[in-house]
Amino acid sequence: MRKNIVAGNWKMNKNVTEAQDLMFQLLEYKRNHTPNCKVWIAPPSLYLMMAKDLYEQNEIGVFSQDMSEHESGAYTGETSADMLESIGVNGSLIGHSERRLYHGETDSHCNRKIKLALDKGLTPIYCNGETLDQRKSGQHLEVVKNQTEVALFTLSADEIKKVVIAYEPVWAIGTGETASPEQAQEIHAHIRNLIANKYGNEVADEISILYGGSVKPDNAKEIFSQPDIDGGLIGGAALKMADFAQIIEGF
Ligand SMILES: O=C[C@H](O)COP(=O)(O)O
Repeated sequence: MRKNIVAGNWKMNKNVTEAQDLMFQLLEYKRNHTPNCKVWIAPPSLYLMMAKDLYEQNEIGVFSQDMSEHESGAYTGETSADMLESIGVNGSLIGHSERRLYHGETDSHCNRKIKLALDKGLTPIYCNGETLDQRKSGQHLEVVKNQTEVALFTLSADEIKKVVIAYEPVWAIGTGETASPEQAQEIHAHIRNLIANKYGNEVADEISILYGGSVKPDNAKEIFSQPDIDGGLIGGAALKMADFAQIIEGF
């Protein structure tokens, strides 16, 4: 059964005092509201334990923004799936476009990370999406198809059901430019069809596909109302509780 999810990716923002402040605001919000969607956050890794301690009883999912493609060993600066699992983190973003752009991540890396995450019982949020040039040259459907196949299609049906996908057109991330609800719906339906063709409708209907890219309080409701859009991966607007709350209330 597809879940509705609003996930906030804090990226590399907020010092510890600011992070604690925002975490408390979210906790307070959650105590006083019953959202019609799951609420997840992906704070900087330094603050994951703090978030887990705070949210233990409050059904707020805590995710890392990335994890290593290696199990353990001499990989300075990396965080393993085992480490994340050992502190009770729920899962990890994998393949965010900023990881692809600044750290050379590919869908093959994503595939390895997704398998390691699943082996540890973590939920991978696999991110994909086309660049502006790829969209302009009409390659977006093919690009997303290739990304999805390489990153996900070595998984078994039982494994892929546990993955959450976030379609994030690179040209819409942090730019203020959003894909129209119709443009987003087209790709979401495309991804779901690809999965249905490979694994069957029942599996495709289990998978939540989120949209990310300049989701704001004033466009969230319309985006979330599309039939194949199951929520959002929110960047900038997750950094202010008032905005994040309005987006959550888009459901
Ligand atoms: O992970 C979140 C996405 O990159 C979207 O970021 P944005 O809402 O700031 O455009």
